[in-house]
Amino acid sequence: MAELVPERADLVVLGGGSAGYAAALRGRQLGLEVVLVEEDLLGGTCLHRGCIPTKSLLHVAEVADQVREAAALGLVATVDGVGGVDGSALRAHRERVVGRLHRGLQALIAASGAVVVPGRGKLVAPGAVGVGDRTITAGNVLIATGAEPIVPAGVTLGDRIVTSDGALELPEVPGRAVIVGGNVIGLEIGSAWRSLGADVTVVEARERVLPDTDAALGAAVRRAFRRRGMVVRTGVAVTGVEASPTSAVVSLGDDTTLDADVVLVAVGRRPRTSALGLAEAGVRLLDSGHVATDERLATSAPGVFAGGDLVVGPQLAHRGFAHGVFVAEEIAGLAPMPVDDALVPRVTYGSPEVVSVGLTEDETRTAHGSATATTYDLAGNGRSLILGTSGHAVIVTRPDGQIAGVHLVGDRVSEQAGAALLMVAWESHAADVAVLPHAHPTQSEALGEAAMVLAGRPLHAHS
Ligand SMILES: Cc1cc2nc3c(=O)[nH]c(=O)nc-3n(C[C@H](O)[C@H](O)[C@H](O)COP(=O)(O)OP(=O)(O)OC[C@H]3O[C@@H](n4cnc5c(N)ncnc54)[C@H](O)[C@@H]3O)c2cc1C
Ligand SMILES: NC(=O)c1ccc[n+]([C@@H]2O[C@H](COP(=O)([O-])OP(=O)(O)OC[C@H]3O[C@@H](n4cnc5c(N)ncnc54)[C@H](O)[C@@H]3O)[C@@H](O)[C@H]2O)c1
Repeated sequence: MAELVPERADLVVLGGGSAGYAAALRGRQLGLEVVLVEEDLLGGTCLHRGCIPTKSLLHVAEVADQVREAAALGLVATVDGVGGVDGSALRAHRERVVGRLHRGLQALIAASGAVVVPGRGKLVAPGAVGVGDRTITAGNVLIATGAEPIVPAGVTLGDRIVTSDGALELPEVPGRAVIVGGNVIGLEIGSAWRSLGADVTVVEARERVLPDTDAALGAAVRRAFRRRGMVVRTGVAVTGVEASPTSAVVSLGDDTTLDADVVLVAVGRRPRTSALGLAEAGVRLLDSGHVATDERLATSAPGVFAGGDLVVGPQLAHRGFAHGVFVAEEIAGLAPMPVDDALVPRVTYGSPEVVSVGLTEDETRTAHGSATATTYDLAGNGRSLILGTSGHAVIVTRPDGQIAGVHLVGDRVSEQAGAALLMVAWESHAADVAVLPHAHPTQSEALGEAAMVLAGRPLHAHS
């Protein structure tokens, strides 16, 4: 491979995850010579250890729930409920999905003409990247090495104490699981494990689960989890986790303990910025380890950009894609619009799902002086009743009537994230949405109905 490595490129990208490969693809479309340095597998966390494998697990979990509910819906099954989970078949399903997407991505990158250099890269100087004994000089460099799970001091990972990486490798679903951290990763994997038969306890140090989203969304998730037989403890921190050959013991700040077969540590992900030569090359890092950038993703070193999870903000694959595209266009001189974190949709998967785009009611009030919010209960939405889900949709408007935020909770509402994004990003007013005929029966009608209420012309809602 070494002889194929060019000595010079317009753009060298360090890391072939969501941000890095998007920059490579867009850079090639714009005629840049691109080198992509990746030490592991193209696709990064999202494809191999994140978005895709976890949603594959959650799909199996949803099927298990449906089988369990089948009798109540009038289906006479020969086996009553879910008899068990075949760990290897479950894994095979996930690997089929990931493998197919991985092959597709490799083909896309190859067809683009970007040169992929396998190995660990390092910034040698602002315009130079080292890989093994080679140095590639570059007009511009994008640092996109992502993030990794935080493991608190004193916690030793093993068969019984895992992060999301280890959770996906478990041979079987744990019998009793304790989840440390009640935010996105904890809730998604906890939800899947519950559906697949585990006894699940979630422990969140802050006052509520999903602490960074609208309070009503977290409260709805908590109620749904309780109905599903899960235990949710909030306002108490985990202070220690110890494993023995037969179990794991979790110590809490209120001096109680919990026993588990497996403990999932989901307390956040830290940027992977050490040992990359960044500080030495003049790239300023924040105390948190994130790379300091301006809104155009430029670092303190000339010609060096950063994108994806190592830039402060929501750690999401679609934000990474947007960063990568932005940096390629910036280098090509297209003067693109900076990526606005406020418009990055946030979705938590599981049962129920949560969608949040734009500002909450409180945030709108702070930013614009006042806010109007309408909540439409999914109890009035035919499709949601058919699917057997509860939940709600909220539209928040500013004083001038423009929609500032859209938030939903309920099974399958992730599919409404696109509509929510357009309503906020295209600066719609509730009256614009209220006149549009939303397809019946769909969950999208909940957004149309909420807009109708805000526009003063409710249909399936009490005025
Ligand atoms: C369990 C889990 C579930 C998730 N689910 C979702 C979801 O549903 N939706 C969503 O939007 N986001 C999700 N995320 C977050 C998403 O995976 C990340 O936001 C996204 O992968 C970030 O992209 P990135 O390019 O910044 O980094 P990464 O995808 O982490 O890519 C960085 C790449 O850099 C490589 N690398 C690191 N150092 C070097 C080096 N020195 N030299 C060469 N290569 C290097 C790594 O091998 C890696 O391939 C999830 C994350 C996890 C952990
Ligand atoms: N669907 C998605 O888009 C998706 C899915 C998974 C992950 N992700 C991304 O991955 C990143 C990491 O997710 P995460 O959930 O691990 O981290 P997070 O930082 O979002 O949340 C960690 C949670 O752990 C809690 N916590 C920390 N220490 C604790 C302790 N000692 N005891 C109890 N609780 C404690 C925190 O209060 C916080 O709520 C997120 O930024 C998220 O955006 C996204």
